[in-house]
Amino acid sequence: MAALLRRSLSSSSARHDTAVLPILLKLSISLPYCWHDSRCSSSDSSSANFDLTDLTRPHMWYPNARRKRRNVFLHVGPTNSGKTHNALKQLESSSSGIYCGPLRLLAWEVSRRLNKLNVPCNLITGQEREEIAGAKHSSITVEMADLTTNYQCAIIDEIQMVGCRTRGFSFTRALLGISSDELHVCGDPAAVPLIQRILEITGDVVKVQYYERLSPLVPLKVPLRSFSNIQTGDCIVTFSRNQIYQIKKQIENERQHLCSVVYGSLPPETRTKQATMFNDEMNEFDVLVASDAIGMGLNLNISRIIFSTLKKFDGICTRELTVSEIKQIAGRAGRFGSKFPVGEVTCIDGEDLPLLHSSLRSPSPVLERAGLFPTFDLLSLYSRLQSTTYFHPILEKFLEKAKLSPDYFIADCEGMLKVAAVVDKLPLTLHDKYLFCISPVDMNDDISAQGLIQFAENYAKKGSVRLREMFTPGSLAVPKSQNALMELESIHKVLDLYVWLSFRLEDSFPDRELASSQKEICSLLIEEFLGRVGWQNLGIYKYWLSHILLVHDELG
Ligand SMILES: Nc1ncnc2c1ncn2[C@@H]1O[C@H](COP(=O)(O)OP(=O)(O)OP(=O)(O)O)[C@@H](O)[C@H]1O
Ligand SMILES: [Mg+2]
Repeated sequence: MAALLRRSLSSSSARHDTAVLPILLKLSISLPYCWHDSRCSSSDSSSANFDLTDLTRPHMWYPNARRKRRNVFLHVGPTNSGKTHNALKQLESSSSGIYCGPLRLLAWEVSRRLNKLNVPCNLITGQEREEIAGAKHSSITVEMADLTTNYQCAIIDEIQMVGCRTRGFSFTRALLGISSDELHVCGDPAAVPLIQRILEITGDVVKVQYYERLSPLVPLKVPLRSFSNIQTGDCIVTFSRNQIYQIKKQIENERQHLCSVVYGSLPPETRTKQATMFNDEMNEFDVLVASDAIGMGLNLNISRIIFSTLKKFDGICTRELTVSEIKQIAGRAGRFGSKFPVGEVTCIDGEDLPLLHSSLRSPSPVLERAGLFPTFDLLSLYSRLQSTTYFHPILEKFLEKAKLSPDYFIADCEGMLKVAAVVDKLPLTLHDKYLFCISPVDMNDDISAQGLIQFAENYAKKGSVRLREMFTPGSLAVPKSQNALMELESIHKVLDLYVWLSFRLEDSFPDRELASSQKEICSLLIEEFLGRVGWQNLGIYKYWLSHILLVHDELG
């Protein structure tokens, strides 16, 4: 267990990625984490003026993968076309392997699938470690990809995420860095030219396999207009949390349906439970109200996707959904093998139909560039050259100076810079600061940001962060209002952050078990709230309704 954790954790922070040897030779600096690779050093050390901010050859950061001539299979096609399924078939029959997905829910789904098939499979995400005895396979979130192990088979799912401004670089890292004989890459055809260009220089053998949708997706000509037209199996998509609860309430007020909800800030365990309740035919929660958190790879029993809007706030501004976002979300309807083999898609408002229809007809725009982010090794060396351990100016300056090839863009580091400004005030090492910066904190959420600040301050002051000093177990209660619910979601995020830190600074964050159990309680209380918001007395109401109708019939 310990060995596995050490391996995945060291790889997760990407400390060992870079071919630092040439730089070390030039600068006569030694770092404890560097590895030596003759192929990298001989090619790169020939450069007379090595420029740390030159990121034009990121494939050379990964000597392990470069030692192999990988067979790369691109499984591309529309949603629900069997891409992931076919890649997983290869993984299941391999002697060792790894699945890298964009979401914890997908990683869970895959580890469950493999274990059910008697292929022991670990589950490793930023906040979970489930090690299965004798496992040669792991299902992970892409940030956790271990680039030091050799696999027979690896999968990177939803590869179009390389274009994501914040997380794209982790997909690029996995794509360039996983050391595997076979690499199966699944996703949107829009990513093919970019992936081919990126891998051209690596010497890998790339084959493209195109897929067709396994079940039809029918764009409806009429909008929904009113929630009284909602049917079992419908999923209403909207992008604000408030809207989700308003729509749930409106639908439940009609007294015909109960709604499960899925959105980004719900704890992942709660999201899974809500999705499972909706998928279960025997359950009364037969309608789903969700954000685009359902947009990737999940298999849900949705018959009809109904967009309540085609606009969303993306953290910077309110904008129209892109063609690929619309297709990705719409594609959740009518999953192959589900009880709704034909999917339908429409909007609430008739004005949105032309955009919906044209988007579904259009190919997704071709991806131009993949995300990139300097490794810790590079940033660390750069800080020595700048003679400072202030992380904010180092990162800002590095990003400003960074030189890239046209196939890449530098990741959006706004969130990291916000954290850097906070941790720079504390007496921490550069690596500690870096860890806090890459942690999954939501700096736009006040409680979450406060949690990080307290953790960092206590860690800097005392070297040890005890959860009980900041949080009283037993103080959590079922929320009574939307505001209290939001607060509980934020507390869950803080506890989640504690668990994340506890895997990386084990001795200083010793209360992982307590944090995990309190996280679980948060999820249960949130679920309890979601159940109470729902129309509780559906069974009684149905009985009452049928009784009234019967009496009415008898009265003739
Ligand atoms: N050959 C097959 N036999 C049985 N079930 C299949 C087969 N191919 C796909 N499926 C099932 O169809 C559903 C959709 O497949 P899959 O998840 O692989 O689609 P996808 O193309 O990866 O979709 P997305 O782009 O949404 O991730 C899944 O439930 C999967 O198990
Ligand atoms: Mg898939």
